[in-house]
Amino acid sequence: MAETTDPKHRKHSLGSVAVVGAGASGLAAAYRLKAAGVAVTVFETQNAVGGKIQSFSQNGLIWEKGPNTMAENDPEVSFLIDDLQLREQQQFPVLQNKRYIVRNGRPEMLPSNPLAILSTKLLSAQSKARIFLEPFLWKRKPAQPNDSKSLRFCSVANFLGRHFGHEVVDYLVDPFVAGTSGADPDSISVHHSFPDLWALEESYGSLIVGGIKSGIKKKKEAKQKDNKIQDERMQLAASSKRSRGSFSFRGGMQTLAKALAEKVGGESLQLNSVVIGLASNQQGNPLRNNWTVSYLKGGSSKKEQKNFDAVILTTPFHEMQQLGVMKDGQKYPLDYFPEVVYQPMSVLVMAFETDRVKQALEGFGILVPRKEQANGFQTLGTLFSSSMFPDRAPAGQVVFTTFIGGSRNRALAAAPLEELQEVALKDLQRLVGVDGSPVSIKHLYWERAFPQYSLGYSSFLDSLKKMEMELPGLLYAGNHRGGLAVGKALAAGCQAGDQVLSMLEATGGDKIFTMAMAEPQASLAFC
Ligand SMILES: Cc1cc2nc3c(=O)[nH]c(=O)nc-3n(C[C@H](O)[C@H](O)[C@H](O)COP(=O)(O)OP(=O)(O)OC[C@H]3O[C@@H](n4cnc5c(N)ncnc54)[C@H](O)[C@@H]3O)c2cc1C
Ligand SMILES: C=Cc1c2[nH]c(c1C)Cc1[nH]c(c(CCC(=O)O)c1C)Cc1[nH]c(c(C)c1CCC(=O)O)Cc1[nH]c(c(C)c1C=C)C2
Repeated sequence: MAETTDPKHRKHSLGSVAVVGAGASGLAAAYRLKAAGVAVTVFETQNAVGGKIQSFSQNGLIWEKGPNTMAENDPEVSFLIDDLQLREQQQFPVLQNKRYIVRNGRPEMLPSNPLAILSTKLLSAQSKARIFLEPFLWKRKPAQPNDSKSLRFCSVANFLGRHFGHEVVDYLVDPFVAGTSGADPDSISVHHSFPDLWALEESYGSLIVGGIKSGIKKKKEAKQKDNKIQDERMQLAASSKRSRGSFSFRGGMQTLAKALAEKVGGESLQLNSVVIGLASNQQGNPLRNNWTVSYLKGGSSKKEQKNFDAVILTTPFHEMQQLGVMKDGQKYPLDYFPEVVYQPMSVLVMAFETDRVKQALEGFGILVPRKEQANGFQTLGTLFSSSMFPDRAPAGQVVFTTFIGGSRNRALAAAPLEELQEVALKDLQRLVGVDGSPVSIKHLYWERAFPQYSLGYSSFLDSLKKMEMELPGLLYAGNHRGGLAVGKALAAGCQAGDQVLSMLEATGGDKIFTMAMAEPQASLAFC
């Protein structure tokens, strides 16, 4: 029997919202809503928060099964870190600009500035010249019928190949794409995966000219913005965080998820709760108490139900498809969505005695281009975990986190641990001189680690829009839109929270809204 949300109980609340999933995006949405005075309930299948964010700790080793670092490119992320008072907990990897790419079987340092391109062994003299001459040599894509649509089928390889040539795609772009999505540059859409690059070409033609001009413009704008920030502490944070790159938190990425969960907290967080159905009744006042969420709690097969004004979905699409969705008593099938391709991935964390690693490299890690498979490599890349975060390894041990699978080796991602260990050891032996067996090993297989923003991904995004239009009060905020990064998931969650707030405001919550916002919420401007 559905438990009706009695308006009397909403007296001090702007409304009631269900958030499905307690990953980065769901927690951020819930945090945003709760801070604004909304009664929020987060349903999470697992007995833990964080979703893909999963940090573990044992005998002096701290390791990640999911993301190892995140970036602060979105204002929502900055505001969350400040608001959660996590600045002190932020941990920046040591020498993070030292990154390597394999060429001809050997690690070569990735150029970290334009001058370093001249001396890198990653590229031939011809490719280096082509980079510097890109403003004059880049080729426009031949015009196509129905152009604006067909351009959205343009792959990253095709797009960057036209600007910089094939060697740059093979030895810079391909490893970058593998190291940020597990995919390959021929299969992903530049429009959806790198919207900033796409926009640069649209505005400036040349990416080099566009990069320089837009960089200057952004710096000017940022300076003007910084000058407007009165608070000295905020000014310091705003300028320092832009230059310091990717980061984690003391104790690992889970520190972020836990901090969010603590604030959302208590009854608002329903762990061990699998949402199995969503039913909307669009009669009466739209967006008022007309969503019924059905869920199973604590492994029980007894269905429970609760009513809400709106629902924010953050589950991966393949799990969204498992939900029974109803509209006005009729089944609402999600069969108009196109298929989403996911990259499978195995993550192997291996710790070795220090004297078993003969040529340890300092820095962030190493990526293996697809072409180097011809030289016998099978891994996608390895993070130098104990070099990045020395306090996360037991004394006298060196720790590596190796990624295996992705689009180039889907079957291998699912191989048994012994086989994966053999593959990882073979590559690490050649790249960093590992000799012998690890003292400890952790493994996680992600069957669907990353959704792929494929060529023609617009049709998936259009389907999401259609669903949101046809089911008012239902919003999607997961990583299938807007980017895979943790920061993008947080931003998407905050933005969905804001959208729901506007909806609630527009549908009768005005008086209550004024009450809820009476207290100053200055630093919550974004999230
Ligand atoms: C191996 C790996 C490495 C990564 N490395 C990085 C990195 O270094 N930097 C970076 O920025 N990003 C990285 N990412 C990507 C990033 O972690 C994710 O894109 C992001 O965390 C996704 O957050 P989300 O909230 O959208 O989804 P998720 O984290 O997937 O959360 C969705 C939640 O919904 C829950 N759920 C699903 N179905 C239901 C249901 N029916 N009822 C209730 N709950 C449900 C799930 O249990 C899950 O907790 C990595 C990802 C992986 C897998
Ligand atoms: C080798 C495979 C992978 C490694 N990490 C990931 C994979 C698939 C997952 C991943 N890493 C990052 C992201 C966020 C992407 C984004 O859109 O920002 C994801 C999904 C962060 C990241 N990792 C690398 C880069 C260049 C970035 C972007 C942020 C930054 O510059 O720090 C490179 C990289 N990834 C891996 C290694 C070993 C490596 C470089 C040496 C592992």
